[in-house]
Amino acid sequence: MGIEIKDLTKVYGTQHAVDHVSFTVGTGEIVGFLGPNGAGKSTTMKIATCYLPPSSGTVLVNGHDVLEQPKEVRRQVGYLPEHNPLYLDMYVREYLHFVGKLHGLGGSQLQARTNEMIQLCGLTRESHKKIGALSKGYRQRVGLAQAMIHDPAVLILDEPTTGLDPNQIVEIRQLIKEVGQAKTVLFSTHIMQEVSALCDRVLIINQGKLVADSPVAELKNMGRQETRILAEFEADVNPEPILALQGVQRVEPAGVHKYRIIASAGADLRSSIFRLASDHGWPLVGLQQEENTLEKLFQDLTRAAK
Ligand SMILES: Nc1ncnc2c1ncn2[C@@H]1O[C@H](COP(=O)(O)OP(=O)(O)OP(=O)(O)O)[C@@H](O)[C@H]1O
Repeated sequence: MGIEIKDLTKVYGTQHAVDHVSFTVGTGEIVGFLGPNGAGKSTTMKIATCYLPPSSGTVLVNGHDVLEQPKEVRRQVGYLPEHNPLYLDMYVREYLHFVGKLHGLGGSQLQARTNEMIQLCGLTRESHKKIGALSKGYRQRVGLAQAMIHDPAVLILDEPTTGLDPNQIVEIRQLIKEVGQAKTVLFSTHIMQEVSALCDRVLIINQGKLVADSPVAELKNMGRQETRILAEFEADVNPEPILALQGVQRVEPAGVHKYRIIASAGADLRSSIFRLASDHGWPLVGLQQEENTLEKLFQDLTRAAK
């Protein structure tokens, strides 16, 4: 079930902010949603959380249509909007109570869920404070707590770590990872490391169109016509025996005592190189298969249309 988006389009005036986009996020998956500024991420998320109607196409959240069953969708989904609107004059506990009540919780269940969220989101020491007195990181935790108070099966988080310091980023990522074990999570980000650290799969949107939908590992090898291995030795070596290894196409110098070994796609020559170095008595100090960086891939996929 999770999230199923089919042929979604959102038009503002003449601009197609989301242009015939289709993807699914399966139950229990954590999927990263990437795209340059203005690509259509927030618009897609707002439609999936019933904050905006689609111009055309269908969006189902756990099988419920956002247009036909918005109440059901709101019950099933927790949403952290990009600008995390909070009532700054409310106390943390009071605010979570308030949101819980809006979701129909009451009595001991409301108490229990509020306590649970305060604990889960690391808000225990701040729970008596006014939201306006909290740092950005703690406000973001309150945003996550309100998104999860009704125990939704699906979480949609719009740039959950934006503006946080490096420690808070790590903590919020850890929290998303923990809750993501039991929930379907779609989150947007501009941070590529976040995608590697958190996601099973990545979606990339550019100018309203989906340009990639892939597992992170596959994405890193996308478009690769060859395998590249970086080998570093203690001294210069004769590249001839390396060139003679099956699959090796070229050997290029890559710095002091370093060589880039280029082989046919899919060949993993690391153990052969290791054995060769040992046979020739070459002290090998580093051996690494080079991957596409997500940053480079992101640029390639989103630059063309600029
Ligand atoms: N209410 C609106 N009226 C008109 N245009 C809008 C409206 N909301 C968004 N847009 C436009 O739709 C496009 C997509 O915006 P959206 O906020 O979905 O992008 P985004 O990928 O979330 O960007 P960012 O990473 O900067 O948050 C942008 O060009 C934006 O200006």
